[in-house]
Amino acid sequence: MRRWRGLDDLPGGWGRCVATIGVFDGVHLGHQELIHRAVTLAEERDVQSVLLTFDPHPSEVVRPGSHPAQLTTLHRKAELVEGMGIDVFCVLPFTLELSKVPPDEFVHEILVEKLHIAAVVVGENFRFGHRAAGSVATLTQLGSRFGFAVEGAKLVTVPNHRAGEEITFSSTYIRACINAGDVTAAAAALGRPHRLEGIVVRGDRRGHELGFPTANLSTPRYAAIPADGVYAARFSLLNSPHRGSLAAAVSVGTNPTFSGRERRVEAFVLDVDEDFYGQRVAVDFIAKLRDMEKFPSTEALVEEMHRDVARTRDLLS
Ligand SMILES: Cc1cc2nc3c(=O)[nH]c(=O)nc-3n(C[C@H](O)[C@H](O)[C@H](O)COP(=O)(O)O)c2cc1C
Ligand SMILES: Nc1ncnc2c1ncn2[C@@H]1O[C@H](COP(=O)(O)OP(=O)(O)O)[C@@H](O)[C@H]1O
Repeated sequence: MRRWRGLDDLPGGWGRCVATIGVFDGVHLGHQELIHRAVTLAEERDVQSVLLTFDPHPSEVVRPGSHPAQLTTLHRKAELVEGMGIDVFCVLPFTLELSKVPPDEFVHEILVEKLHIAAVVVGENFRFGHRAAGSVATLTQLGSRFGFAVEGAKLVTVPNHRAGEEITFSSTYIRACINAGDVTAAAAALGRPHRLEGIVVRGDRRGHELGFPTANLSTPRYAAIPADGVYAARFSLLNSPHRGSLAAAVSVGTNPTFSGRERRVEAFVLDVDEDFYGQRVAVDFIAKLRDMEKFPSTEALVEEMHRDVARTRDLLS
């Protein structure tokens, strides 16, 4: 897969392509449908498939301070997309100027003149261009003018038996699940567990004293961090992929037992004794075990941590 930033690196002799466009935060099951469809159409037409995405998040550019919690970093997004057979991962730097481009100009200048699109695949609720004025209907009109096909794919939904209605998978829905600590529902919509990546940094050095050393993660600025609580998770060392993933009991919160202030993500990795400082690691959240609690004593906390570890072992074995 080739990775472009902007459209200045288009190779000479660039032919036609099938594109799919969006922020694709999370690369969830709905996004995956669009990506598969774009890859299939490109294969049928024997042209390149392009995923066109934006960075930074358009909301932050249009309304500074409104950056939504991020499900996947740009790096992770590219990694996930690469596994799905896309030929070109193209990131358009999102600027105020780009946000003001009207829909027809965006289509003509970027999709037609630069990318030479033969077909474009988007979700049926796709909006684009200044003030989100463009829709699938706009694209379809412009497609017949400029000669490209448009597919507005139906959104992926699942029945929600409890509420007696359908849930539409979306980045917003998944952010809400994570924010509520429902990492199981998030995983069902993502098609894999929610992942936090970070560098292991120093904490208060208390973990060793408790008998549970914890790798404290420094996470990316906008990362979607699950609600405070204790989770069963899988822990991987990103620079040592051959080690596979290790079971971990993860705490998210301020360590209220010790009247901590800073919100932390800390992983106790089962069955290893190893220095992780400075390593780039990933935590995949599998299930929530319980809420974060303020214990009356260190002993009471340690007793509960033993139970957390036993439950993690049961769940992940
Ligand atoms: C499985 C697990 C469960 C935890 N549960 C709680 C908890 O309920 N309440 C709390 O105050 N701290 C909890 N912690 C966090 C510990 O207080 C924290 O790991 C300890 O203070 C060590 O901090 P340090 O890494 O900064 O040295 C938990 C940690 C782990 C690994
Ligand atoms: N099983 C383990 N799980 C997590 N970290 C471990 C483990 N064994 C050793 N460590 C090391 O111990 C460090 C955590 O020890 P801890 O006393 O909690 O210190 P800190 O407060 O700096 O996090 C980790 O960053 C890692 O380098």
